[in-house]
Amino acid sequence: MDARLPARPPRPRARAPVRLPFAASTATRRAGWWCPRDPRVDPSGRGACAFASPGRCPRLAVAHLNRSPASNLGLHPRRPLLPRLPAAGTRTRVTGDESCDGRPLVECTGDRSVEEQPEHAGVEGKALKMSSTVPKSSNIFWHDCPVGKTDRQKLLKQKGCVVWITGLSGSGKSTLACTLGRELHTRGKLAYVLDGDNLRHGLNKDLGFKAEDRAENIRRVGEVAKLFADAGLVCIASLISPYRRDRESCRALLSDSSFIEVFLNMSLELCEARDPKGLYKLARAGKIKGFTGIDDPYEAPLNCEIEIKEVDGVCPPPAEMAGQVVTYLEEKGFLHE
Ligand SMILES: Nc1ncnc2c1ncn2[C@@H]1O[C@H](COP(=O)(O)OS(=O)(=O)O)[C@@H](OP(=O)(O)O)[C@H]1O
Ligand SMILES: Nc1ncnc2c1ncn2[C@@H]1O[C@H](COP(=O)(O)OP(=O)(O)O)[C@@H](O)[C@H]1O
Repeated sequence: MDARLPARPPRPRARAPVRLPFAASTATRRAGWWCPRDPRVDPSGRGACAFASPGRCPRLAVAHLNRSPASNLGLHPRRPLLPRLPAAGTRTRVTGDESCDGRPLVECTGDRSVEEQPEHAGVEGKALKMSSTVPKSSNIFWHDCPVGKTDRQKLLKQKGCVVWITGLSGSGKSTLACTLGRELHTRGKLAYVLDGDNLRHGLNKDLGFKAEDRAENIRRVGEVAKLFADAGLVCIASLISPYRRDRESCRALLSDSSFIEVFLNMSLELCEARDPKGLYKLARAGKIKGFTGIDDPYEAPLNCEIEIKEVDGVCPPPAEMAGQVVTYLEEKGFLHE
């Protein structure tokens, strides 16, 4: 060897790809492998999008492809969801546990695009960013416990589920949640309320109201709600949850029948007239930016289980609204073993 030549650094050894840590679907099988810092994917070791051709897979779109790849990249077996992906013909791949801004990186080599899934295009004109739920470590395992959901449901004589209440600020979400919680309690059923406003004092106190913060807010509450349902409780989540895609992601966490979406379909006029916290007034005065219904969108559900509407500008009383939900839970067997 010529001594004047600098020694060539040893080539990084390619690690064998490991299988994606979520349920396989056609898309999963097609799209691939999870290769933490796989030098074939990421020779820089910095989490760059090595395979992407710039025009088709802009780095930002990659680094900020942001929810669970299982749901966002069309990998979820039941409800494929896609955010703003690169053009059709490219393919997707999760490349590792690091990215340019600390988020797991998704390699765009996929073959589906937003255009092919218009119902999942997200909020018009807004590129939603969400924190990924890709585990940061590959060395994690699921540990099963001997007492399961069925045992807990037997004990409680009820079935775990999530009642997800969505609607504008002031539409009556908290009122319905509390009335329903009280009604179930009276009937000897264990329920727990996860209220958006309340959770923002603790679990979600680091989040604001930008689209990506709202998405992360909903994602966290969805995961917590799922745990409560698994514990056998009727979990009542009341959040504006303005974006359809985020609510659908929560739905996808549960078996189809145990996610009960309740839409409080009250007009903006009614909510604004109520304005119990004076927030609409502030939003109209431009003192709050990005207020839902004023200068931030609310996407009404397309297929919710229960819709509660005002009639001629009048909203049904809280007990009636709660009664409607209780009847549904009764009929679907959630209030029995
Ligand atoms: N910009 C903006 N937009 C909407 N709402 C705002 C905003 N800023 C503060 N608030 C107050 O926050 C409450 C909504 O919190 P959520 O966690 O339910 O919101 S979201 O689901 O993440 O959109 C909401 O409570 P509710 O009125 O009970 O809905 C408001 O009190
Ligand atoms: N069914 C209802 N009928 C009349 N007023 C209601 C009803 N539900 C809620 N309200 C009133 O509307 C206001 C907003 O209700 P709230 O539950 O705080 O809404 P949200 O949680 O959606 O912001 C409160 O002043 C509440 O008392």
